[in-house]
Amino acid sequence: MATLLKHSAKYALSGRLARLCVHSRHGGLQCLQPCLLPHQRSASTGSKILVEMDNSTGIAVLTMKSPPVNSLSLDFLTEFSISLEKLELDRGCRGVILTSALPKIFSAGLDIMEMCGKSPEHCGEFWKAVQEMWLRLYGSSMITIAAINGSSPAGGCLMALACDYRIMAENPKYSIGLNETQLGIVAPFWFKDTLVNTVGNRVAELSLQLGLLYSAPDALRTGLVDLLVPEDKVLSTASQTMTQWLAIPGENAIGSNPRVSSSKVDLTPKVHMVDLSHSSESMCSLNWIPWTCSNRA
Ligand SMILES: CCCCCCCC/C=C\CC(=O)SCCNC(=O)CCNC(=O)[C@H](O)C(C)(C)COP(=O)(O)OP(=O)(O)OC[C@H]1O[C@@H](n2cnc3c(N)ncnc32)[C@H](O)[C@@H]1OP(=O)(O)O
Repeated sequence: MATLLKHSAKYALSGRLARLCVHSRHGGLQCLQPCLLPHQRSASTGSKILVEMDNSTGIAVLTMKSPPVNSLSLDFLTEFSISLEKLELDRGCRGVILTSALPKIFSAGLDIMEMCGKSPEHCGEFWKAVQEMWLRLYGSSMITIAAINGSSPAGGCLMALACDYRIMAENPKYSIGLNETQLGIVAPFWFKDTLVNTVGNRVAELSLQLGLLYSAPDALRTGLVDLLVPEDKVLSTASQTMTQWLAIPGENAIGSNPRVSSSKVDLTPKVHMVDLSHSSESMCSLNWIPWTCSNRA
């Protein structure tokens, strides 16, 4: 099943990319202008994400650059999914490093303003975009490494969890975790599953019930991140780690589907979580989201 999903992810999404472009409110791909095309490197930048591809290594760096806090707005999520899909379709790209251009912040998670007093239709569209981001990242056939160079609460933590490996700056002021319950929200089950896959049942249970945000050292202790390094080494360590991972036989391994690498194990949850737009509609109409309630009061 995992192989099948990865295969379809890599080779059957071009139509979807086209749809995303059409649906993108601010022109989608049109804003992803090529700006540097020397021999082995290329870069494209949208308003919120910079993609730099090194064709000699097959490694792309996807840098979030949406001040003040890289919050996951609908526009951000759309640009993110398009960027990742373009890399997915590029046979030369084998690994993606996800990082932030902003000081102190990886991502603040879902953009709160997208959920304040919006229509059920908007909430549905937004929520689908959140799922799309997760599907693309978690289901990617490329190796994905999060270079976490700042705080990463809630949806920001989810992004990191959806990657294969997490390297965080060893700054004790930075925190990471699924803190939804602290905000009066129950984390959806696929947030939970992603956390359980990484830290195990008991740590995930405590983390979610208490909405814990872990300092960088505690995140390492619980297994939420895999490695801490000095802040100025986060990206270079991610590149070195990526090189090691890419040296592992994947596409050519005996028993593997030759067209699909083997970075993920069980993608079954994806099949079950695809369309939650109805639940997000009812969340909105029931004023279930706390900041929506206070906004409407
Ligand atoms: C259809 C809907 C379905 C809903 C289902 C929900 C299920 C999933 C639930 C939740 C997932 C989420 O991701 S919810 C978002 C949770 N995020 C947070 O709790 C983070 C909140 N922010 C912070 O903790 C801090 O801002 C920070 C640590 C990220 C940075 O701290 P710092 O001190 O450096 O900066 P400020 O706090 O002063 O913030 C600067 C600036 O950014 C704005 N901001 C911060 N976070 C968000 C955000 N998530 N969305 C939008 N805007 C954000 C903040 O308001 C400040 O703005 P101003 O300068 O204009 O005041």
